[in-house]
Amino acid sequence: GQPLDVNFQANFTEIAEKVKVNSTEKVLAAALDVLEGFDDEDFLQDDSRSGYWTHEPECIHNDDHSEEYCVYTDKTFARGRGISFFTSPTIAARVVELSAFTDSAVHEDVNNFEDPPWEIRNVPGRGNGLFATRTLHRGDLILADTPVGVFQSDAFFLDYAIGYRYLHTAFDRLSDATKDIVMRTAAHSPGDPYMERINTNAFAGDFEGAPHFLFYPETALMNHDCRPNTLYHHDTNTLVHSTYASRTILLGEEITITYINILEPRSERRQVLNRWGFECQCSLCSRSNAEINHSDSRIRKINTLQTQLSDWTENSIATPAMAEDLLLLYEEEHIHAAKGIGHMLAALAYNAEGDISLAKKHAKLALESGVVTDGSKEADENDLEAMRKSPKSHWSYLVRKKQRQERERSVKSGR
Ligand SMILES: C[S@@+](CC[C@H](N)C(=O)[O-])C[C@H]1O[C@@H](n2cnc3c(N)ncnc32)[C@H](O)[C@@H]1O
Repeated sequence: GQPLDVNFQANFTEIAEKVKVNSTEKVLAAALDVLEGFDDEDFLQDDSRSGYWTHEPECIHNDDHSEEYCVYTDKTFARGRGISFFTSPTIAARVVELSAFTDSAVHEDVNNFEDPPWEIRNVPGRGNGLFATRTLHRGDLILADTPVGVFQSDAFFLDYAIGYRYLHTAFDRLSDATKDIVMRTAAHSPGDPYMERINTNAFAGDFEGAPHFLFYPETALMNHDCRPNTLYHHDTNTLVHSTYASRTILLGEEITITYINILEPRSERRQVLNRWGFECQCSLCSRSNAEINHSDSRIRKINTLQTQLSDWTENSIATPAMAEDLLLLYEEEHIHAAKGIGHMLAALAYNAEGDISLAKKHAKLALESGVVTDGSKEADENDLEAMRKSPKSHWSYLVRKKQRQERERSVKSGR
């Protein structure tokens, strides 16, 4: 059949906001009221779906059965770490086809924290964070973990009280060791301990187009920085989230990731981060206003250049010089993670003018830098590899040069 369509947004997104809005203490109190009226018989045990899972799925549906969600647990997942889903039966049936569930070898080297290159330390005003215990270089693996909980966001909105109950079922089924690492993460507001931990720590991802929260308990230990020193990749087949150094990280330095799109001016970044209940005091946001103005203006230029260089319509005005400017701006702004994307855009821009030697050079640099941070990594890498090997047979070859000549001809001929 069709491959499972899994899309990972690689940051904490607006879904968290949606839940946050709904998960005030008021809602929690109402939820607990409703729960008191429930007996265990009200919750369905569905034997017919047990198939793959180590526990009987526990299911809930709406009145006309158009929506149904169940808790599916595999206590043996990822060498005993375990995982619980709260999702629809159709999605659960597709999920077990992923290599995460069919090939235990894919998790051999993950969730291994025996000698990590970091330690947990408390930072005043930010809670815990990870700090390098040795010098790290670009590309070094910092941590790779699997999610312990994956929850379809719609499931919570079917009935809030029941959503809470199922969330607890999902976590309670996991081992004590796994529960301990969940409870080690931060909850930034009072309220339900599990719900608030999802709010504070979960990433957003799609399975079959449906938004889900993914809870990665070690990834969750990293604080946010608008100029992070890491980049990450989410493998949609193994469900492994891997974080790598994006530059040299010195011993004792805090290891940070970004929770947001960092190519926004400070005011917007802070607004988005307020959803996690903190005012960003990261290395960038805490600079002087003059410096912030410079940074904001560079960010605007970066966005413009990225848009122009990604324009492959016949009216594109992109040039290789723009790509060179973009690479410089990434450096000036310390956006290390984007280096690969910059070289990829440069490779394409040169090839589109027929400059194959610079196209090859940048394709090689892009491949060396690591290109993207989401599930399409392989596709981009294959495309770049193809260009490096044979630029003239790549789709981008001479495209923009020909378009420009065509435009000039029509101007001359008065068309
Ligand atoms: C995913 S957790 C990160 C780890 C957390 N500090 C802990 O103690 O486990 C997210 C929470 O950490 C804090 N945090 C993360 N980055 C921060 C920053 N740049 N400035 C202030 N607080 C931050 C906020 O309280 C946020 O809700």
